[in-house]
Order: sequence, then C-alpha cells, then structure tokens
Amino acid sequence: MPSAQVAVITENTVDVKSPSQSSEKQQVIEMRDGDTLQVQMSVDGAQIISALSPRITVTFHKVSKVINVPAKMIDPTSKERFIQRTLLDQVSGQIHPGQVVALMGPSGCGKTTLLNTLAGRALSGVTGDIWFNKQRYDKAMKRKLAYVLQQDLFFEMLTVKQQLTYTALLRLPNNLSKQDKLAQVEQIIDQLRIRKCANTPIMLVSGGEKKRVNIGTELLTNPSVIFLDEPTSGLDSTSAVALVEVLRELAMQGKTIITSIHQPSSQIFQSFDQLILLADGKTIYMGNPSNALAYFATMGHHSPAQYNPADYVMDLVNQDMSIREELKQAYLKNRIVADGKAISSQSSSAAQQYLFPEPSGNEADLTNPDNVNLIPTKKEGKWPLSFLPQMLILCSRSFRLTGMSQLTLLNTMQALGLAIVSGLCWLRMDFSEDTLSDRSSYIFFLMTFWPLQTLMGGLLSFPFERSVIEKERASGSYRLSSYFIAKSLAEGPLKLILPTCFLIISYWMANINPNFGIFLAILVFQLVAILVAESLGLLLGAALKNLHHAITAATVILLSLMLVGGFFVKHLPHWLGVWGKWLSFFKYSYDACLQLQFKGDRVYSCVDGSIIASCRNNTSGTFYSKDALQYFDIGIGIGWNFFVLIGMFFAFRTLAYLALRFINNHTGRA
Ligand SMILES: Nc1ncnc2c1ncn2[C@@H]1O[C@H](COP(=O)(O)OP(=O)(O)OP(=O)(O)O)[C@@H](O)[C@H]1O
Repeated sequence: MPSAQVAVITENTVDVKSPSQSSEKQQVIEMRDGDTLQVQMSVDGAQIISALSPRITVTFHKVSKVINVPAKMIDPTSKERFIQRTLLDQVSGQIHPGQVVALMGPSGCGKTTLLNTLAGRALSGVTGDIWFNKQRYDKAMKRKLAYVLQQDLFFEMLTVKQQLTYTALLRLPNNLSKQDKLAQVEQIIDQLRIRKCANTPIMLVSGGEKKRVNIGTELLTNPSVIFLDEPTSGLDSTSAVALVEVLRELAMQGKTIITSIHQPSSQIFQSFDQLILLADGKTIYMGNPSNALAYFATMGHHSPAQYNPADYVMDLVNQDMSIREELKQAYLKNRIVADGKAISSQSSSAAQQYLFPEPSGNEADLTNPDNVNLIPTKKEGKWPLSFLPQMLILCSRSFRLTGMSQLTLLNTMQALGLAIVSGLCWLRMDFSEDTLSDRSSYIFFLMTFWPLQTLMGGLLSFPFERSVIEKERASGSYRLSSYFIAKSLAEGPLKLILPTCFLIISYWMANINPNFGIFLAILVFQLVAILVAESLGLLLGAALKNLHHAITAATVILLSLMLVGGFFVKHLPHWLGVWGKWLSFFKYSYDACLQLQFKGDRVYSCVDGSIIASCRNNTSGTFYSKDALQYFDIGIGIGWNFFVLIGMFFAFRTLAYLALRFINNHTGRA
C-alpha cells in the first residue's frame, strides 16, 4: 500500500499561543507518514465528533424481502393484479467494526436491495432480524449509518468545499461550534485527498474525485457504519484502488464498511475482509475472498491459473442457471452457524472450512463492542438543528444556487435585449386614442412573457432537485418544510431581478404612464404574477413524476387559462366566460395593470373616433384616460385583483409542498 496520508485524531491536545498570545486548545492530527497537521478543532468539538461514532457490529439473520410486482409488467396476458417476487431469500451474516465487506454477484442478484435493507431504507416486505450491536434498527439511528449511493447526486454548481460545508452545517449536531464544523470539513478534505479540487465546482471534477466527494459528504457526520453501492463503478483501476484504500483507512478507525462491487481487480478483491456472494437473492458464499476459489474447487469448479479470482467467481455465477442452482444448494448444505455446527447433515467439511459462520439469531449471541445506546434520547431530538438555523442554511444554499443559475450573462442579455426590443416596438406611444389597443397589448405581453418563463423554471425545479433532496433527507439532514420555505424565500427575490430590469427599461421607453406610483404598482403586479406562475410551476413539477407529463400539463393549463381569460375570444360560451375567466391568473394581473395604466385624468387626444364615443366625428377632441376603461372587459377592482393573486400564490405554494411531501414520486428502490 503506498504511504497514504491519513489523518488520525489522537487524544493529545496541545496549548498553542495565538498571535494575540491567548492560549487556545487545538486538536493534533497526526498524518500516517509522520507529518503533523494542526487543525483548529476544539477539544470539545473533537470529543463530540468522536462520540458520534461508536463501534457497531451489524448482524442480520434470515433477512428476506418480497415485493408485489404488477403482474402485467411480467406477463401482459396475466389475469392477476400482482405477482410476488423474492428479492432476498434468508440472507444472514455478521460484519464487525474494522472490516470492509464486499457484496458481489451478478447484476440483479440483490446487492443494492440488501444494502438498502441493512441501512433501514425501503423496509416494506422485509422479514428477518437486523441488529446494530444489540439493538434493532430504529429511525433514530439514521445518523450513525451512512449510505453512499451509486449515483453521485449533488448540486453540481457548488464547489467541493461548499458542498461539504453546507452538509457539515446542516448535519453536524447543534452543540458543535461553527468553527469545529468547518474544521471537520477541512479534515475530511485531507482525509479523502480532495484538497486540490476543493475550490472547483463539482461539475468539473473527475469521476474519482466526485465519488470521494460523495463519500466525504457522508463521512462528515463521522458515521459508524458505511454502506456503499458500487463506489468504484465508472472509475479507472487506479482511482478504484485509491478509493478502496480510503475505505480500508476508515475501517482502521473502527468503522464498519459494507460495499457492493462489480468485478474488482485482483488487488481490490483480495483486500476485503469478507466476501458475501449472492445469486438470485440467496447467499452462495460467505467467507474470506482468498478462500473463494478453494471453496468452489471443492465442488469441481477450478479456476484457470493466472486468472483474476473476482472474474472467475463472476463468470461462474453468470454461466448458466444450473451452476447457479448447484452453488445455491451447496451453500445451503455447507453453511455453519455461529456455534460452529453445520446446519445440514449432508455438509462437506472440506467446503465448510472456507465459510464464515452465520449468526445464530439468538440475541444473547450478539456482540456489543462499544456498549452505548445507539438510539438518541428525546432530548437529543430527531434533527441535528432546530427549524430556524436549518432554514437559514438552506436559504443561503438556495440563494447561492439560484444566483448562479438565474443571474447568468445569457439570462441578463435575454432580459435586457427583450426589454430594448419591446421598448422599441412600443416606443414613446402618444397619449392618443389610436394607442389604446397597443397599450393593452403591452400589458398583455408583460403579464404573460415573464410568468410563462418563470413557470417553466419552477416546473423544472423539482424534477432536477428532487433526487438530491431525497438523498439528503434519507440521511436525516433536514425537514422538508425548512427546505421548502428556504427555497421560496431565497429564490423569489433573485427571480424578480431581471423582470424588474425589463420593466424599468421597456416601461419608460414605451411611455406607459409617467406617474411613478403607477409604475411601482404595475411592477408589483408583474412580480406577484410571476410568483403565482412560479408556484403553479412548482406544483406541477412536484405533483407529476414524469417531466414530459409535467410540461404537457403546463402547456395545456396555460393555454387554457389564456383562452378562458378572454384574451383571444371575446364571445366565450356563457358558462365558460362567467366561470372560466376567474380561474385565469393572467386575467387578474392584466385587469389590474390595465386599470392602473388608465387611472387618473390624463388627457388623451381623439384620433379617428372608432373606439371612444365622444371622439366620433370629433377628431380634435380629447377624453380622460379613465373613460377608456369602459371599452375593456374589466372585472374586479385593483385591490381585489391583488388579494386574489396573493391567495393563488399561497394556495399553489401550499399544494406544491403537500405534493412534494405526500405524492410518492420515487421508484421505491431506496
Ligand atoms: N421496486 C422494485 N420493483 C420491481 N423490481 C425490483 C424493485 N427493486 C428491485 N427490483 C428487482 O430486484 C432485483 C435485485 O435488484 P438490485 O438492484 O438489488 O440488484 P443488484 O444486484 O444491485 O443489481 P446491479 O448490480 O445491476 O445494480 C432486480 O431484478 C431488480 O429488477
């Protein structure tokens, strides 16, 4: 193993004089190659961090998982509604602190299912016993267990350090100071050797670095047990070896590590402490990886010389059904329990010597290396932080992300460009009768373009963010309500900057109404209409799983709202005209802005007399702007329009939150 620089927290503390000569305690981090690094973590902080990670033995006994699959998915001609499928069949094992255990087997054999089950995720249909030390799984243990998903799910615009910092601030407990949380981030950066990409946005780092960031995100809370789903997939062999070395170092700190892995190199394969080989949800080997070939040889399956043992094992289980069946039967015959006795009388002692014993299932036989209670008391609470700090941190993250995605050069150019083009199209309109329809169409453009644009942004928001949020929430990071409120508070103001710039430019170029108060009121309506549209977009994005369905629904709803709003058809069927138009949020903002535009006694000149009655046959006459309003189909007054829009905003937001909370849009696999 190359000389790796691994940081090991020692019990030592030293007094360090700061420049101001004040005495300050620091934690000494000893590097394995002899260097010493001073990380400014307080002694209390180091104690809190190390208390987060008691040593845990994971024991599972006869764990099975059966699911009901819609029958039509398997056999389109089936008359049944559901067919039962066994994903795991009586799998047993025990994994101790300090061990790195590999789960291997052909694709679809149940590796991810076993990892999910052991980690307490997707527990429906699971039978059997799972213990952490001597305690059964409880949701409150979540923070002691880390799960590194196969996919590296992040907000990729954040840098590596920002990602780790937000996670540390959110997930480390309240009683740890901010400085200690940041020190923990620094330590993880060094431990996982990602210092050189610490300030690089995640979307630009290499696959191996991204995987380490993924692991680092889970390690920040100093978990006791780490589950990893195919952490080396997509990595070249050097990166894969480096990653497994990191896992080995973590195990040396007393962590229990269980990882699924596909076709590891010979070096990686031999480095595991235990190999659990599955086929069709059943165990076919559980023992030392270096004994696997000898075990299969007792059944007459000999590996060619110089062959990677991992490849041979995988070829064997992938070959054909009959060999898989033979291996499953052989394991059932040969397996032994913790007291060393064989379960079957037909067992072969030649084969048995290579197998690790299965746990007996008696609670009395469970081991408890650090005799501590793994379930936090009520006082410690379900969440690491209370609502407000959680929301403020999420707000800051949302603000940063929205700023990066909304205030781009492209978006700014789009807004300014369109503002100038529309300003030129409606340039310096006279206050005369023939500009009435152009003035109303300006308001229509204003009240549709930005709301439509923002609605689409809102629509795409959850489909892209959902997987990251689900991952973070699955590890107990924060409340959904904190996330949702933070997102609403942080994104709103940023999404309103460009529309405001647009209005400032185009409004005055078009000469809508020189009264500054009117300008401000129209601005308010434009911004409220945008927030309502965004809320509707969020609702559709949260409620509909499939992005394509959500976009289709949005298109149908928007066009329908415009049509029933009476913008294109003057003579709607009575029932549609009376009831339908009140559903259209475009109508409220449009009506209000039209009233604002023509508010007051501004004098307009008559031109051809085709619209205003008093102008007929009197082209040199004048009329007051408010007289023009009777020629438009104006509904309720300005104030009411405002209240209805605010009501719609809260209704759509609340429904979006409920949809996010209660509509099950995930696949059920994790
Ligand atoms: N929710 C589900 N509905 C239907 N089938 C499922 C579900 N979850 C898992 N399966 C099936 O269970 C089997 C085991 O899946 P699992 O993901 O555990 O396999 P795996 O060994 O991790 O595969 P891979 O190596 O390809 O990731 C597969 O055949 C999979 O299709």
